[in-house]
Amino acid sequence: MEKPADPFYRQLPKVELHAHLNGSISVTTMEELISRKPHLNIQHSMTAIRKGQRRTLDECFQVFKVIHQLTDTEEDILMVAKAVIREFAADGVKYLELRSTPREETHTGLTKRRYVEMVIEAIRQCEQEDLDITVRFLVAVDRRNGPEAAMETVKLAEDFMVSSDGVVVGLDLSGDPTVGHGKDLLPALQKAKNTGLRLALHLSEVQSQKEESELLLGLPPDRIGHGTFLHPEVGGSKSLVDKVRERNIPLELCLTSNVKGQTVASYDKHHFSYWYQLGHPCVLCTDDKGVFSTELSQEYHLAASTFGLSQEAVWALSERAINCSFAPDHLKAQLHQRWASLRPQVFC
Ligand SMILES: CC(C)=CCNc1ncnc2c1ncn2[C@@H]1O[C@H](COP(=O)(O)O)[C@@H](O)[C@H]1O
Ligand SMILES: [Zn+2]
Repeated sequence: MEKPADPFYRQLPKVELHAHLNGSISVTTMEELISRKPHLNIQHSMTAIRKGQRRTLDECFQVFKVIHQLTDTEEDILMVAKAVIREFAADGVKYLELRSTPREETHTGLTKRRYVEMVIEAIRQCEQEDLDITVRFLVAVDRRNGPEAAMETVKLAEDFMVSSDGVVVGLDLSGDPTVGHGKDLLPALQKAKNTGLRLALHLSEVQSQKEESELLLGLPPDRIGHGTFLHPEVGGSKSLVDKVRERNIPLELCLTSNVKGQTVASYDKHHFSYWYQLGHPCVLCTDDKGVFSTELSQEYHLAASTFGLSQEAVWALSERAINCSFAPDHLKAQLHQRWASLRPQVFC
């Protein structure tokens, strides 16, 4: 965190729908992981991008390789997942959809199934604490690993959708957008959708993915991550925008991630303004709060100061995010009630 968030933004009840577990590890937790594995010789400067710093997309993805070395056992996954959930709760997040890529690490015996079990166990353990946050899980497919791994992950996600008592609600497609093509992953994504997993897909995160985005929008996904290059002004197309609008597919927008990853030149150039002005459902998210040294309250603050949003507009933005979640209707209704009951103390 670079500067303490204004109390309004911290107290504002928030929904976080786009948070990658290993990208969300805080400084404190990272230091704990580093001290557990001194032989790796990793410094904290290798796992986070600080204020004013930027990295190419390629360099950002190298950061995840470093972090993954630090989280390669069942205990690590359980520990980081609990810490991340507590931190989101402390930042005023009332509903969190965490996402993570099940990973096998042969040298420690970590399997993809145990990986998912550890995240679910962390969610369960946090439910026993007095945290005031509801957490759901999206199983992530890393596009770099190709169609077979994608299908394997989808099957795993389907198993847990049935056995996790509603904790696993969907599937994410992420990973380096410059690697692989979405058409190869279409069968796996279609299968997931057919079995009832909700789809949150990283789409048009980089330029020249028009063809892939057209294809994936045909599924259609239930939410879009980033969508930075969908609109014609940045090399996308009217057809892509029309599809997103006709199907009313919410966008998960991560301001700091895009600025620090250099897919967006500056905060004021962020495509939030394009979609927000259209009245399209937009949800502010952190993406990787650890890697990008941010918090969700800070992202709301940045959006408000950059685009001149009133406190009322910020409130509406955070409440509308409930409807974009993959929570069942009764939980959405409970969250709306929660917003109503918290309103007097936030606007006092
Ligand atoms: C590099 C950059 C600008 C990052 C932000 N944009 C991203 N785009 C696509 N996939 C991502 C991004 N951030 C995190 N991920 C995915 O999330 C993983 C880390 O979290 P986890 O291991 O799934 O728990 C990464 O390895 C990657 O597969
Ligand atoms: Zn992401």
